[in-house]
Amino acid sequence: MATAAWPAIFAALVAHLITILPAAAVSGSHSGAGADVLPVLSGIAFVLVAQEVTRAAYEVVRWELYRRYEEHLVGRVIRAALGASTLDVFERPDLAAKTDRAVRVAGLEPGDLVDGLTMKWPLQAQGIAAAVLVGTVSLPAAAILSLVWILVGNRLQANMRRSDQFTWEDSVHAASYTHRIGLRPEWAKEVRIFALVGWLSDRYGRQTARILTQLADARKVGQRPLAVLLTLIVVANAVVVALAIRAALNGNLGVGAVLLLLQGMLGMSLLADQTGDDLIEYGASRVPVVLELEHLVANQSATATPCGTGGASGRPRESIVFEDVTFGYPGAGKVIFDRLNLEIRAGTSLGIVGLNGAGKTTLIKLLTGLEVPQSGRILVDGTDLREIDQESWRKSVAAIFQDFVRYEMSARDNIGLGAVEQLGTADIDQEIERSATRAGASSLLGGLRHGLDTTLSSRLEDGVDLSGGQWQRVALARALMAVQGGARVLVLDEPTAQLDVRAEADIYNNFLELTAGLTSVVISHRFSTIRRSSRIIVLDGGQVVEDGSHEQLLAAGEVYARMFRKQALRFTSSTRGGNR
Ligand SMILES: Nc1ncnc2c1ncn2[C@@H]1O[C@H](COP(=O)(O)OP(=O)(O)OP(=O)(O)O)[C@@H](O)[C@H]1O
Repeated sequence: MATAAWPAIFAALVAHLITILPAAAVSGSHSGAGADVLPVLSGIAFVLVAQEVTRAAYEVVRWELYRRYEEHLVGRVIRAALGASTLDVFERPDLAAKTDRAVRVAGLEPGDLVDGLTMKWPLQAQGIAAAVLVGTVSLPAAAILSLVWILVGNRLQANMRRSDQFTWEDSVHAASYTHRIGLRPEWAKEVRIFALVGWLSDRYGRQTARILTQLADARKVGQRPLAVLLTLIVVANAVVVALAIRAALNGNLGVGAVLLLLQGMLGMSLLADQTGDDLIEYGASRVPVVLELEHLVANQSATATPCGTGGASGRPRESIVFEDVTFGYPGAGKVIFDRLNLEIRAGTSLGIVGLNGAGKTTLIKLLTGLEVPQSGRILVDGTDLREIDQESWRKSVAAIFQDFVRYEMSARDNIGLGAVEQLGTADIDQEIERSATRAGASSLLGGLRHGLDTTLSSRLEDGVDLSGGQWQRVALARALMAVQGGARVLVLDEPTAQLDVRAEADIYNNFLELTAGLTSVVISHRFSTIRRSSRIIVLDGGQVVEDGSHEQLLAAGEVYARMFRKQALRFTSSTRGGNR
């Protein structure tokens, strides 16, 4: 506010100076009028210095508020999204769009709200100070001009809101997605190989043109009333200026007063200034989106999420049992498991095979508590998973999914995140190296320029990128880190899909050692991987259709045997072909 007041005080002092200067010039500096000049000049100098000091202080406060507000809002989105223990907020069609929007919105500089507020009020204060200046010369002029400027301001605000709503429209989202396809480094190969550049830029151009048309249509609505108000502004200002000139010519108004009036009239346009409102609207519009997400997550947690308190440490000691489990992804309209029954004995290794879409990954999501059955129970040593504390259960389960994360972080973090509480402890590097050795990644780590400190991303300075198979070993090492940290269940979803034959053999020659004492579940389309499991099930149509050891299933000659032979045949014929 102080920053805003200085220009008005400055204008008043200059106007006063102009009024007294002629008298001072005539009578000399020793007269009364001359002596008046000095305090006014000192006042002007003070105002100039004070203006700079308050401007600097204002910038510091503004940035601090901006940062805090942004951190607060982004933090709330992250807490809300991560606070949901199941994946519903990302996967359920009705929630996913809202989560996506809140995450996008939080990334769009919510701190603009602070910028808007810190800009709006000083500008408004300058407008009010200007109106007061005008009021000292003519109260009716100040009242009429204030009214018209405020109406113009409101109209501009309404127009701006109409335009701003497009920020959230699906059409804007779709255009920005198209734009990102072309710019994402991880998609750069495919975009070029399929020669998508021209298609993408055409699509982006069409989508942008559609948005601009929508925007222009929305803006048109408010243009006529605005034009009327602006005409009123011009007329009102012209009338006041004409009246002021007439009063000056009649000797009823001094030069200083006329200057003060003109200065004030110029400043009053700030009453309609919308720059601040624009940013406030932009920044504040994030708040309801974030509140909505928090509300959704709270509702969803209250209705769907298991919220048990039982500990899971050391479990399972006996078994994990799927008892009449029925599950379908909410909103997808399809049942994946219909009264599925399956017992996994603790300390054994289970292999799961099935065609694409049979539900293998879904089964793992249910086992890990990332999804919750619509009916039936999952029992861990006889206790319903819903009664077990989710965090505690997740510490008991180490899992790598097919789409494991490639963290753009150091090799140490990439592996150590499997047992995050151990990161930073004295012997973490030895633990990491132990997991890496078991996952067949020790020579890979040995070859890194900065050892465990090497960043695994070629996009960051001094970083390196890994091949698909090397990444897979790092992910496996991360899961084994979790095992070293106390996990009792090891879930590997396609753990060897990107490994070469030798690397796969290396890992599976040590499979018994890797899984010793653990309950392990391995999903794979590779029979060379799956056959190592002591027990194998075949999933089909949401049911276990075959169950037994590799040998038993081969002997049964049913689905498993057919799938195995097909793969073996393909492998032998391609090997023969390769040898020819
Ligand atoms: N988040 C989701 N929302 C809706 N449907 C889903 C979701 N995830 C998977 N599905 C559907 O559930 C079914 C089972 O998928 P799942 O990923 O469990 O199969 P899978 O056996 O692991 O397949 P694959 O061998 O291809 O990895 C599929 O029909 C799939 O389309």
